[in-house]
Amino acid sequence: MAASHASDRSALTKRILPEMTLSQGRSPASEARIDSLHPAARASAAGRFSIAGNAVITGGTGAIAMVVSRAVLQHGASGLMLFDLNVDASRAAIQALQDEFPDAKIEAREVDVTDEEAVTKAIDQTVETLGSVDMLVCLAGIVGCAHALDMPISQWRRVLDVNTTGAFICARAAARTMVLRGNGGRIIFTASISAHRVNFPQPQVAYNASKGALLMLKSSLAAEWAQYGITVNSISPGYMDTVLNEGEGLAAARKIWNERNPSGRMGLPEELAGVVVMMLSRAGSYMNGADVVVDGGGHVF
Ligand SMILES: NC(=O)c1ccc[n+]([C@@H]2O[C@H](COP(=O)([O-])OP(=O)(O)OC[C@H]3O[C@@H](n4cnc5c(N)ncnc54)[C@H](O)[C@@H]3O)[C@@H](O)[C@H]2O)c1
Ligand SMILES: OC[C@@H](O)C(O)[C@H](O)CO
Repeated sequence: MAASHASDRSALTKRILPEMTLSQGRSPASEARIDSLHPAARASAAGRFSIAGNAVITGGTGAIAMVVSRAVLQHGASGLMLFDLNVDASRAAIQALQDEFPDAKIEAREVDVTDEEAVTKAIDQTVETLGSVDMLVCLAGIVGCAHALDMPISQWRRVLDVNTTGAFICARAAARTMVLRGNGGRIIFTASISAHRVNFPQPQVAYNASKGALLMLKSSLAAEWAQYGITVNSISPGYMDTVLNEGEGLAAARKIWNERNPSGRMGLPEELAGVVVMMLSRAGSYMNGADVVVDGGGHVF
């Protein structure tokens, strides 16, 4: 029964992805493969949190992304490709990372995550430049606060397009190269506490819906791609002290957010980075389809 289910699934997947070779026998996520991806893991307990291979980070010059980039490099990534709308403004910060990690290959590309052709080309170029895409961290995101009754549908579409469809486009492009390479991979989406409950006081229906959808996208892809040794997880940050939360009119909201949070403050991007590292490292090899909330204890309503 199990064998016939497996062969059905194999036939189905071959039909869907005819150009890709399916792995036979043991899952690519087998111990041997994980150890070969993370050789340091065998040497020490600390090595379990080492990261191996090349990472693509979307929204790569954003506030959280720059901190996550540093953490990923600190833990051993050999290459880093940042995708963002405007990378020129962040050249100095990228150079600072390169100076700190001279052995790593670090590059950035202007890519709109909603543009499938551009994303596919950029992923292909990343494989050419770095040799592989082993990890993808999707951080590109926009907010757009508006009352549902008044919100232009164009704004709704853009938020869903960047936050949800953009994550799918990037995940699929990265997964295709991971499947072809046959070495597994790690994908992380950035959802939000807004995927779990409605924020107060700002109205942000599109953002909340886009992040809620990411949770099921993550679970669905985790289930489909586990057979290739690819894990798909998400993080759900609470309010982080970044420019995203400094928008016009948010000063009063920030006071409310802090008052209602048991920790009494917003989080720092550094306080998120450890979860990302764990999900990308050997320690996270059996974590798949999970969402980790990092929000200082939730909001008290
Ligand atoms: N800051 C928070 O409180 C918070 C909380 C929960 C979730 N998040 C999520 O974390 C992620 C990063 O947030 P941040 O605080 O670093 O914000 P940020 O604005 O500093 O970073 C977001 C980045 O995404 C980029 N981006 C936007 N649209 C894009 C597109 N179409 N293509 C490519 N790049 C695009 C932006 O240029 C920016 O650099 C977002 O997805 C956000 O929704 C943030
Ligand atoms: O839910 C917190 C964040 O996702 C987000 O930064 C905020 O809701 C923006 O208003």
